[in-house]
Amino acid sequence: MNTEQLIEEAKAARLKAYTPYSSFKVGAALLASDGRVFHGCNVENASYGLCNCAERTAFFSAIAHGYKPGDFDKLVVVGETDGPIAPCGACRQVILELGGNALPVVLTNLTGDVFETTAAAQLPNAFGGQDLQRR
Ligand SMILES: O=c1ccn([C@H]2C[C@H](O)[C@@H](CO)O2)c(=O)[nH]1
Ligand SMILES: [Zn+2]
Repeated sequence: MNTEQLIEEAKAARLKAYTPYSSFKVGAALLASDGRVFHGCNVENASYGLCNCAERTAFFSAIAHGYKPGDFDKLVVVGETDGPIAPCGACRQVILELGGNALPVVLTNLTGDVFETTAAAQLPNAFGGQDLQRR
């Protein structure tokens, strides 16, 4: 599946977002190496800190379906931002660990602005599993 198609998948996922508090809907489409696509939307909660972003929903869905870190070829995220959406810090951490350094990440919005980056570029000097090895 190409990037244009993945953007359409992310836009469709975005419409499923549960956002009674922010009304800010975000969608994600995560392409696995075998061609399967996992979708994510943000899911909010009255206890605001429990809100889960679209990016993490997509990765957690893939993991719950048996996929492993490194099984992914591309992540596309779409939000209703002025420019391309910028994932939050929590999502950058999860994208890096489950997607791997080189994972292509395509950030876009409803008006067609696109920023193509990678998981590692989105989180310089990241904390990771390697930092736990010296305990
Ligand atoms: O990249 C982002 C940024 C924000 N949100 C969600 C979290 C919350 O539900 C709402 C406002 O922050 O948007 C995402 O899902 N992804
Ligand atoms: Zn996030």
